[in-house]
Amino acid sequence: MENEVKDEFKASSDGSICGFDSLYRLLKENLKPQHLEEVSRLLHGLNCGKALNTVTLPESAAALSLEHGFDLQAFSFHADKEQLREPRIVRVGLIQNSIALPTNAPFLDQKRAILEKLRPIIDAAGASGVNILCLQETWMMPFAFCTREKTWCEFAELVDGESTKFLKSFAVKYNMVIISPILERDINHGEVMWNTAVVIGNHGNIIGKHRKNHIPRVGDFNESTYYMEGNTGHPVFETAYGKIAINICYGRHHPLNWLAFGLNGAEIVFNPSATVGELSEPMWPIEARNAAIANSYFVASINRVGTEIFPNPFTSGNGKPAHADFGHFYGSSHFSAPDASCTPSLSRNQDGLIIADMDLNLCRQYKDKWVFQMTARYDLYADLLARYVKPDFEPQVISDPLLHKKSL
Ligand SMILES: NC(=O)NCCC(=O)O
Repeated sequence: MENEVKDEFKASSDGSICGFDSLYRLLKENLKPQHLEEVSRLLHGLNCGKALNTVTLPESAAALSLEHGFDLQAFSFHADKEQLREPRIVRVGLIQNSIALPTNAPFLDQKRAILEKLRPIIDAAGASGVNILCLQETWMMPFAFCTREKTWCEFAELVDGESTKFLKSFAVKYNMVIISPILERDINHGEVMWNTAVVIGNHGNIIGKHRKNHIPRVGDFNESTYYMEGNTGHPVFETAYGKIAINICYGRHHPLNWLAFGLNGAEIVFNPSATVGELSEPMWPIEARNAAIANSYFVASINRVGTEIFPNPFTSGNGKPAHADFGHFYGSSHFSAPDASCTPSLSRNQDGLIIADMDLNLCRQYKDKWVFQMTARYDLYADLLARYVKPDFEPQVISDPLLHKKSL
């Protein structure tokens, strides 16, 4: 089933798309302005009837992006003015980054180098007044789960471990909620590992954690060698800046996973990810945008960037020759809104920080407009699912009685 992608359609080996670092920049350079406007209307939607505004960030943030070479973009989602509620505007930031050292460097050096690499990007978020910041999936290590080698387990950390401590200081300094997706080691339960997002409050406190619900079994994503499906349900964290939830990477392919966070009242769902171009790139903007529309909340999508080459070649039982990398993590972090608008994406091959101001009033306004929560027929689905999970379930299929009759 491995599809061969014709060379001419493949993204370039530097991770760019034909020399452009994002689809939007490719379109912008190649389309006439009026064509770009129409393409953007369909590709990014309209927010309150208009194309999304960009936001000017402080000089200091722009200077950090220039000095440290990361992409920096900012946008603003509006909502209609209401008579009885004030706007609830939250500034949200997402960071995508490549690893900082080759994967054969000593582990401690690798860890420290990633922390140091992130420091100026987090400072740029802080200088920009970001209220809620989310990092990429297992940001504190290479995404080594393709290898199935157990040596990478050494990177696992306690919920209150080194990475959390590092981020807590930024949370306090910038009065910022930080979502920190890590490889977790649970010492209270036999030292098992989980793929976990730690939610750090704006006072540097740990509000809670969520463990990845759906573990992939596709391509080189051999994560099930390391951790099991999460046991934390679908928590929504009520923070100083709104109700947030985290749907970790592969969970984005499961509409019921998105739904459950919505049923618990999420206003922003973060999707910290690590995924590669050949496998999932066409799905990436569609799934996020669809989740935002269907559940009347904002979705914040973050993907790793770069190609990580491992010391030993591996195979994944799919007939491919042994290889030493996953392929290219295509970045492209972006935001989607309940009104079907979305931002352009960050670079496909560079570190980056994308920021969006979002008026959370838009969530209820879209619930009131489309009333998906009233038209949903949850009772029908609850009944079907309750029957489906039983061993004696029989699909409701009504066959044409003529189907199996011999023709006369
Ligand atoms: N990290 C992860 O779950 N990746 C799975 C591949 C995908 O969902 O695109």
